Amino acid sequence: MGQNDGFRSGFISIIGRPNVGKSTFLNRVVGQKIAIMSDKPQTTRNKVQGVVTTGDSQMIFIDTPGVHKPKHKLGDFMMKVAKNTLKEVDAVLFMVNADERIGKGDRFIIEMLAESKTPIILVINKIDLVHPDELIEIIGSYKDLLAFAEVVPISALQGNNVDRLLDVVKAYLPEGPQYYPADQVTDHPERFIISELIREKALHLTREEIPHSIAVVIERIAKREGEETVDIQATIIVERDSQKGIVIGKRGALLKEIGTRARKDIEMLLGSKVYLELWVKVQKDWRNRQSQLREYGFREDEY
Ligand SMILES: Nc1nc2c(ncn2[C@@H]2O[C@H](COP(=O)(O)OP(=O)(O)OP(=O)(O)O)[C@@H](O)[C@H]2O)c(=O)[nH]1
Repeated sequence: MGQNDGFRSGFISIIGRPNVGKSTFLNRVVGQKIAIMSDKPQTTRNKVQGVVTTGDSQMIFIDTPGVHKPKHKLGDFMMKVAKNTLKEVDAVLFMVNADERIGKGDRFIIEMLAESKTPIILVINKIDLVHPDELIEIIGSYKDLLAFAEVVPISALQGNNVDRLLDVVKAYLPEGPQYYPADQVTDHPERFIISELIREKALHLTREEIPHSIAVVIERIAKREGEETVDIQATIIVERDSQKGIVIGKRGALLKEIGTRARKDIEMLLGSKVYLELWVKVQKDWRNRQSQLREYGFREDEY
């Protein structure tokens, strides 16, 4: 996960009333690799909704719990969570619908945003539904309520000005590391469990001939567009050529069996069809190379 000087990264909160187009926007910027598992419990405090990685930046879009439900029973607590989130992110996208008048929900959010020091970018979505003259009026009416750092009109559905919005967001991010691999579009707490399931099958089927010198790297998890199938690619790392032979087995029979068994368990875990591709790679002495541990999915916070 190398990066050059000048790489920018950070967290961005997207806030807006229901139906303003938050999901449409995220799906567009994240590409066809739509975030999976988004309704399952997450290990992170704030749900990562999408990660956009470009050549020189990484934008991590997160949910802000609390702001959508002002009348929630846990109102005060949720407000506190929301306010803390706003403090911690690098920028906030406040998304509104160009085709609707400023409503109670918007005012509630604006009041909360007014107390925040984080740059607030007003995103006026659905501009395809209004005349350009109207748009100027709409922008004015929001500007009267809050001093936004930027105002960017877009059509998330048609894609107009979405690239410009990403450029604007990028400008507000600090220099920082690439937190997620470039192909990872959503935080996936199941990633670790999936690798353990594959490892378990490999160890079991090789009758523990290669007990400790094996690791499993999940290269890619992606949900197929418009389908329930999840594609997973993983590499089994062994230390010696002889071990590679054992894991693969005669004409690949053992690797195939590992894949079949692991797939069944992963399908249960994810509740969807899984297409699992497995590779085997020799990496001598990988266990001794501390610097590579992170790449292999060993994260301090998991142990
Ligand atoms: N015309 C038009 N419709 C849009 C645009 N963006 C989103 N929509 C539509 O608005 C509706 C709501 O969009 P969503 O993306 O589901 O909105 P959301 O903010 O994620 O909604 P919640 O999940 O309820 O918070 C959908 O029917 C979208 O197709 C846009 O730019 N133009």
